[in-house]
Amino acid sequence: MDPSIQPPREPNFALYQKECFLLSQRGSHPDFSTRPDKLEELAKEKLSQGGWLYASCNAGIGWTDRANREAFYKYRIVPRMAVDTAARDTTIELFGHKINAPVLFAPIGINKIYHPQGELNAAKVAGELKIPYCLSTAGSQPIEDVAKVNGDAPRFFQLYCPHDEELEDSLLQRAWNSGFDVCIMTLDTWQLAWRHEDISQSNYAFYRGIGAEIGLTDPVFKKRIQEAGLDPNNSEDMPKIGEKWIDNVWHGRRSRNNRLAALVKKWKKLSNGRPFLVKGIQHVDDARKAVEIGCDGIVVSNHAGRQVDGAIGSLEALPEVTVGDKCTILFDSGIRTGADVFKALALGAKAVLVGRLYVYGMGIAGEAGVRHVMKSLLAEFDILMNCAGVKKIDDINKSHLRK
Ligand SMILES: Cc1cc2nc3c(=O)[nH]c(=O)nc-3n(C[C@H](O)[C@H](O)[C@H](O)COP(=O)(O)O)c2cc1C
Ligand SMILES: O=C(O)C(=O)c1ccccc1
Repeated sequence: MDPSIQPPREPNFALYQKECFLLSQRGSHPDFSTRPDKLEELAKEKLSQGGWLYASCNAGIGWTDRANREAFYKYRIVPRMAVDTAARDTTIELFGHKINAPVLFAPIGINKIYHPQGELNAAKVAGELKIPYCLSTAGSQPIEDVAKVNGDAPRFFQLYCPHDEELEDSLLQRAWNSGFDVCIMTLDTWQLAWRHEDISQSNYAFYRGIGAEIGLTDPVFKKRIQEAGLDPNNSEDMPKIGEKWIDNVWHGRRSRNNRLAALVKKWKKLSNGRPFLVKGIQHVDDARKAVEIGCDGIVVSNHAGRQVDGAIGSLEALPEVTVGDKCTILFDSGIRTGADVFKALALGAKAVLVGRLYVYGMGIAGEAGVRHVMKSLLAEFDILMNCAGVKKIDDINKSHLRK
């Protein structure tokens, strides 16, 4: 290709297309696919039964998961021609950070059930790609270790609000000290939903002590363990420690939503005013409430269809949540392709979070799998922008979509 046709620019995700072409010509294309359905099949083959079940499990009979995908199908892109898109720009500014694409790693708990290095795989790749990594409170690697491999890319911390306030303070402080400068509190998962497959297989890793790593490295939680006479060095105590972690973080007895405003203030004070978001919003009134209590953004999400069975597709909620002039709107649940990213942006999202896709990549090939999946998604999105006649992210709007 004549380099003058495509002026050099950073990042050029579309180049990954060429990399894939060449690798497959040499017969050395990695054993993963660029098709999301195929990735899912490969992940199913590679993952442990428990890992696969946990990643793929939905609330109830899976109707919300289906609705998430169907919502994308209902919108079609209207490509535009005669736009000079040779030098596209996929970068955006998000909460003061310049990032390479409007895509984030969604917070996903207990990654060690997908790969021994767990969250480190994804945090490392996020750092390379310069897109934000969001660590879950239910992560299976300590906050500090995740930060170390993430380089200088932005880091967000997802909070499952502990009912132990001292523990909450400690988690937020640790996150802040480790450079996580945006806090996202998840509102849709005060308990795990009725998920048939997980229930029938008793598939809850945290009751086997996996997923309590952030607790086990926390001074306050360590004190709680000691007070309960439990020993983290004794493997027989691990199920009880896991249970204690879950009980401290989720099965909260403290009143919930009326504490939110105080939590926003707490984070703002600790972080000198850095952003606080709530995740799991599907109704405009809840979005307005979030703005009222001082949130800087919301994540329109239904937790990948894992919480309320029979709910609307998350993308259906996106155009209804009309607070885009008052706060930043992020979106997730069901993103599988570059076109999906494009549609969510056209409907008002500033950026999207990706969950299962990268989990499947991790299950297939650890860090290399995450890298492949995310680079493929970003390349596909970049190339779609070129083909659909869009030069930069801000140019994507409702006029590019038809329902
Ligand atoms: C296996 C799995 C674990 C998850 N764990 C968390 C979590 O710990 N905290 C959280 O806020 N959301 C969690 N989520 C929800 C994701 O952050 C995100 O909302 C969702 O995965 C996006 O949909 P997608 O997977 O279709 O991209 C989890 C989702 C999955 C699939
Ligand atoms: O399974 C989930 O959806 C989730 O949010 C979670 C909660 C606790 C531990 C791991 C994941």
